[in-house]
Amino acid sequence: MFKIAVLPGDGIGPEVMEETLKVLAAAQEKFSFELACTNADVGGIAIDRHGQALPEATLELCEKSDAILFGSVGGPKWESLPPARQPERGALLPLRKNFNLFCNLRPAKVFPALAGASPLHPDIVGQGFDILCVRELTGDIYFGQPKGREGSGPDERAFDTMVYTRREIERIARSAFEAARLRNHRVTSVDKANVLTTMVLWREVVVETARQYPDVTLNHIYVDNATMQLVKNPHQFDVLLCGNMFGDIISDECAMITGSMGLLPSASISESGFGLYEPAGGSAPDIAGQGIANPIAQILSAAMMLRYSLDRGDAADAIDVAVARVLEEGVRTPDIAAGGPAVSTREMGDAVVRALHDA
Ligand SMILES: NC(=O)C1=CN([C@@H]2O[C@H](COP(=O)(O)OP(=O)(O)OC[C@H]3O[C@@H](n4cnc5c(N)ncnc54)[C@H](O)[C@@H]3O)[C@@H](O)[C@H]2O)C=CC1
Ligand SMILES: CC(C)CC(=O)C(=O)O
Ligand SMILES: [Mg+2]
Repeated sequence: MFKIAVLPGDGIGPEVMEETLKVLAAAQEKFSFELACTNADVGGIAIDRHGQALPEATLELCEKSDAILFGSVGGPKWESLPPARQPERGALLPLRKNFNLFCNLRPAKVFPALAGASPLHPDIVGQGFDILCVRELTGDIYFGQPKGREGSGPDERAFDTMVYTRREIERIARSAFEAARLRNHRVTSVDKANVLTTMVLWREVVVETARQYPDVTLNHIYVDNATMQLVKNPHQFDVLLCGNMFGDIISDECAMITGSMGLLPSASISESGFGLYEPAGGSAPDIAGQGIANPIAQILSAAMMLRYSLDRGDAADAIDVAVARVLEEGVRTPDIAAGGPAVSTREMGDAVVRALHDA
């Protein structure tokens, strides 16, 4: 029996999580394993109910669990709080740091059935789009100290610190090279070494680490060029190795190239293999509460959890296949329907459950 901490969070989080738990229940029945799922509050809802974004009880539950299934946090309601108390900085970043979840895997692939939903030219999509973003998740400018604001009037200043240690770069580079060995043996490291000292070290360490992976081809690209090449010639990329901020930005671009923010899952993993699994997108306040969010990113994140933390690759594969089948059948939430007929979040969840049963 595996213990799962389920943290739906805010906005569309609870809506897509409900569908994901249905899919997990179907997977347990089909593959005869047991998950003990326990819900806990995180993010804005936790601020409202308990006065803090990451209550002690939620952290304790996560510590006692085999994996964390996370929805998303944040929204306009909490934006006026002091930054450190807001859902993102008060819950999500501390969770990532506390569990040392340094390696964020974001696999972005255009499903054949959704080629038409990609904003890329059909000729480019036709060459295939299948990229793994390996994003460092516990360092960089999001965590570097000092951060702050000081002064007032026109001289008021605000600052963040971009910092990486050799150790941090080496371990994420290793993750990227190892991942590339299971794919097409190509890593492109994304940096800004022409301007940022942090990124000069990044490139040096990536080059040094690459010597231990002679079977993997390493290229380097500046982040501005990378965003452009992703649109122009994405076929050149296999594994994209990125720091925290560049990976955050690039992975949203990758998600949209696959057709929607609601399609991109993610796994955030520590050196010990403990993981938090969440969609790459956020709480989508613009569509929250309408029952139209796409649950696929959350469902595929649960499949990643089964694969990476629970050693249930069989069930994970079956969920991946069920999602692909549902898309082949033409089931579409509004974000991928291109104005055509669309189903609700719940109907998409039901369709995946049905496809899983039938497989
Ligand atoms: N991991 C997390 O909890 C994250 C939280 N956030 C927070 O979420 C809030 C909203 O952030 P935004 O910048 O608007 O980014 P967002 O990712 O929530 O939304 C961007 C766009 O993608 C769409 N979208 C996202 N997920 C979707 C889904 N499953 N189905 C259909 N459409 C989907 C939204 O409707 C919106 O148009 C903010 O408070 C932000 O800080 C943002 C990113 C990650
Ligand atoms: C709080 C943010 C760093 C969350 C986010 O945008 C992400 O992880 O992709
Ligand atoms: Mg992001």
